[in-house]
Amino acid sequence: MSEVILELRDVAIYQKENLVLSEINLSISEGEFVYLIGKTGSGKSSFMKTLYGDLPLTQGSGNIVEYDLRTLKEKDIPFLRRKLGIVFQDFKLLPDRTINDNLLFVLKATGWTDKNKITSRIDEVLTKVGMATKGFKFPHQLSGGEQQRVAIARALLNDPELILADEPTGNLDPQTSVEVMKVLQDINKNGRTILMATHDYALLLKFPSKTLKCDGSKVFEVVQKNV
Ligand SMILES: Nc1ncnc2c1ncn2[C@@H]1O[C@H](COP(=O)(O)OP(=O)(O)OP(=O)(O)O)[C@@H](O)[C@H]1O
Repeated sequence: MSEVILELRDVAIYQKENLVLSEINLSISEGEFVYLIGKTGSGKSSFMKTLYGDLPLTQGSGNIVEYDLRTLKEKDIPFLRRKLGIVFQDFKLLPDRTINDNLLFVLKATGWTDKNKITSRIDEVLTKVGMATKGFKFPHQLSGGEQQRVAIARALLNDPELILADEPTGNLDPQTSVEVMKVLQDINKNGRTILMATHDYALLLKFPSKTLKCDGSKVFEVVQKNV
């Protein structure tokens, strides 16, 4: 049995006083690739935010990469996020510095000091996403797909146990989406667990995998033909 990386029991998620999702019971094990789908406003982002500590868990119980979401303190959040690689729809690269310096910024902020190790880690993650020759460029000099690959590389820097990707292809054209998806699939094949929120049903058909759906304030697993 592979290790459980995320487990939620009887969880309800609120935005302010509004109930967004309730009675969530699910678990994700090491090595899985899981989609989270649902219409706009169905609660995908709220769900993801709860997992990385942006929305406090106030009802039910939740464990993620060995953190208890219910008792998570403000000071624990940076440490939780080191064990998670988070990828957003809008890339969130720092526009005023090169790709290498974007990655350097994260490594320094997470305690890396050895220059040789830093250089080789940056090279390693950029190679993984096929961007090894572009480290000297600024974000605006890259296409959307390339920026997203860099954002994925950044998420890999600290060897996360789980990657949370919130609409990672949301700003990309269909062909570029497939390329970014292939990068995520490769990373998953190398053993990394990935939870990806998306409303891109074409991707689901092309790369079928376990699928959770947010609908009518519930989250449930669906079989592909019912997506
Ligand atoms: N900061 C907030 N304050 C109050 N309500 C919010 C906030 N963020 C989201 N909501 C509400 O919570 C519900 C779920 O929103 P959420 O962003 O999680 O959905 P989503 O499925 O990710 O949608 P999308 O695909 O458009 O991002 C919506 O009704 C939304 O209006």
